[in-house]
Amino acid sequence: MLEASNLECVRGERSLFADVSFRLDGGEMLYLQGTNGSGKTSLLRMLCALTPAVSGEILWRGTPIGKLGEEFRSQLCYLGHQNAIKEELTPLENLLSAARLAQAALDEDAALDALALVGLRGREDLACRYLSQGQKRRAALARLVNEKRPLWVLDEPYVALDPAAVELVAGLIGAHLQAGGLAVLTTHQTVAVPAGAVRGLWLGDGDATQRSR
Ligand SMILES: Nc1ncnc2c1ncn2[C@@H]1O[C@H](COP(=O)(O)OP(=O)(O)OP(=O)(O)O)[C@@H](O)[C@H]1O
Repeated sequence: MLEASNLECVRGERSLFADVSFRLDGGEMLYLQGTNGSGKTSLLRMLCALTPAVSGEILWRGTPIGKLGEEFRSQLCYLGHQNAIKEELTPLENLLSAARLAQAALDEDAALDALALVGLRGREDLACRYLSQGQKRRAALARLVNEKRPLWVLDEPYVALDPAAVELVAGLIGAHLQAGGLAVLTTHQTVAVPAGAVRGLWLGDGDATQRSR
């Protein structure tokens, strides 16, 4: 369903990686790891059509993502390294506004349930600027509770989370894979997801190596 072939990434004067190829089908996750600065975020941005590849091709269901444009973006949930939340809005307002932007049906009761699930009960009406780093991350990740789009691209989703929240997010990813979804994620932490097949991709030292488990 998602296929990358011979991707090369150049940032500034440096080639970060070349010849990166992989294929992901429904129910599979690509677990992207590598040294700091090896190009993990750059690769995720390429997969979301936010950064062009110097060479190579990315296909979604057999069609280049550049050709699909909005059709591809409507299939994609991208959570970047930075929390995509507005500090002046509350977790509830952020979640409802993200759903509106994504044209996803989410009523207030479902949003409150999602926030309770990620441990923000009692904090749903507090401006995000007053939340701790981990709580802000939870507010951003609450989007995943009701996220139905098939491709999740998550940049370091576990950063700033305590062990219980890490387990919760891994569980959401596992449920997504079990329902036939695909996920690509970077993390410096080793976290098992409870379901789905995992493919590993390592970036670093100019090489890309792949392994499956
Ligand atoms: N617009 C840019 N111009 C020049 N260099 C850039 C640009 N964007 C990123 N880089 C460089 O590309 C390299 C890879 O960055 P990237 O964020 O993809 O790495 P990463 O593997 O995600 O790192 P980390 O593990 O530290 O998060 C870094 O050395 C970074 O400075």
